[in-house]
Amino acid sequence: MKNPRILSHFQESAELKMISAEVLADPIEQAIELMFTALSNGNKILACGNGGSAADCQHFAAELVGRFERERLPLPALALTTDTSIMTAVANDYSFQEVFSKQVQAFGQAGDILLAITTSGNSQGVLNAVDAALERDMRVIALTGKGGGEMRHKLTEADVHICVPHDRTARIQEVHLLTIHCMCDGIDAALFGGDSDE
Ligand SMILES: O=C(CO)[C@@H](O)[C@H](O)[C@H](O)[C@H](O)COP(=O)(O)O
Ligand SMILES: [Zn+2]
Repeated sequence: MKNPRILSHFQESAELKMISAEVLADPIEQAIELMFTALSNGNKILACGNGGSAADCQHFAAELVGRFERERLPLPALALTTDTSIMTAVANDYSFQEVFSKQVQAFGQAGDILLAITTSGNSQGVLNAVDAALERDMRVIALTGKGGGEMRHKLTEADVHICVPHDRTARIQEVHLLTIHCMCDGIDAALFGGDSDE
């Protein structure tokens, strides 16, 4: 007899992925177009989030600077979740809620993209980073869940909101990671066309 708790996680995650494919395919495609345009114009992508979403930011940046499934030149993506000196200095001297927004103010330029990941849509540090991005004419791609939270009220028509239709953080994150892989694949397909080298 298989462990029912383990089976339940897989079942719930698989069902949510199928529902999300229908609901999120269009905004994911819009996000890919936004990213490809920015990268083609010589702009970069900054990424921020907390906890598991910080890991997703680093995962995304690694697949752009390194590679996803195809050999190509490095693409400019930066996770704002890795420099402990910056983060502890800003948290200590100002507030933890500014650790991402100050980095957006330091590194972000018009035309760059902020990938803002928050499963609740309510993490203040991520919301503050969105404000900083919009103030300097960057575009925002937000990955959320739980109805989108406060993030819903931050974005403009020119931004993209990918909101996973679920209330459980772990399930939302599992769809966020699949979304990130769709983005990486979509960027490579736009650059090279066709299928991966695999
Ligand atoms: O990964 C998990 C839960 O699966 C946690 O580490 C989770 O990321 C943290 O609780 C975050 O602080 C949640 O923040 P957010 O996704 O609501 O912005
Ligand atoms: Zn997690």
